Amino acid sequence: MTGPTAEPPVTNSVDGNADVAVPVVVAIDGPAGSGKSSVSRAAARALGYAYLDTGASYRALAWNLLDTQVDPADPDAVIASLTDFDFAIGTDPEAYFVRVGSSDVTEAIREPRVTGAVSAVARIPEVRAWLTERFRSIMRDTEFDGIVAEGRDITTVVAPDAPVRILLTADEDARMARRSKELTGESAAAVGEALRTRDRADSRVVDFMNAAEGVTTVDSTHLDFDETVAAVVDVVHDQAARSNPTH
Ligand SMILES: Nc1ncnc2c1ncn2[C@@H]1O[C@H](COP(=O)(O)OP(=O)(O)O)[C@@H](O)[C@H]1O
Ligand SMILES: Nc1ccn([C@@H]2O[C@H](COP(=O)(O)OP(=O)(O)O)[C@@H](O)[C@H]2O)c(=O)n1
Repeated sequence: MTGPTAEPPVTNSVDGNADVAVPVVVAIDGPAGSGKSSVSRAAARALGYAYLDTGASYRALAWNLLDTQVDPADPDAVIASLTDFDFAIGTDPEAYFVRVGSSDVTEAIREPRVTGAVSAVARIPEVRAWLTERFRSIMRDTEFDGIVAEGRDITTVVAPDAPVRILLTADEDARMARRSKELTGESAAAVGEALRTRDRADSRVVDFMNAAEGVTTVDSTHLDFDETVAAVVDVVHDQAARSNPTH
């Protein structure tokens, strides 16, 4: 469903053609459990935009390494595996999927064994550079008027020039409570510890706990899901209008 609030496409002058439309990029970063994936997808739906879950791509790579018995802690082996890493991700918020080769791994990439391996993979600079290129080409080539891309380094590295940049946060207790609600097979203590360990490892690579200059913070600690989506959509409307005042 396309919402009634879709932004008009931004126009850029490319080769003298002032009417070439470029997709509006909405960049969202934040720690685990802050609501990035679910809120970004719902916001994309409301805006009529595409949705890019960059964390799912890091997870797909980690899944593939486990599946092919490559050690995620061996950077050379991980880098070598990129040559044959054939993954696809759905960016229509109504038809989300993640595939590696012919396997649908949409659910499998959320398993704790994958979550436990992903930070080691994500700290390899060559992996980040390789995936960043993929993300940029997906954002550039989208057929939607805009794309909501979420992860850890979208506001700072992948799309630092995006017209809308948001840091989505929530305090640690709220994030742990949300995650343990999802993972019913595990104790709250185990979920909490895994989340803290992963955030610590990830934040050595990129800073997603503090808003970079020009990035708007949305703190969802005391907001319910719908209120958080509405807060994000409000920021998009404000900032997209400011960066494209003629519309
Ligand atoms: N503001 C909120 N209030 C309550 N639950 C939320 C809120 N935002 C997200 N959630 C829920 O918290 C869980 C974690 O959200 P998710 O989108 O997976 O976070 P992230 O992608 O940042 O790890 C999901 O079950 C989601 O529905
Ligand atoms: N832009 C991104 C997105 C994810 N990641 C890595 O990918 C992992 C999984 O990301 P995710 O967004 O699915 O994690 P959750 O916050 O949803 O649990 C993170 O723990 C990071 O190690 C990253 O390094 N950079």
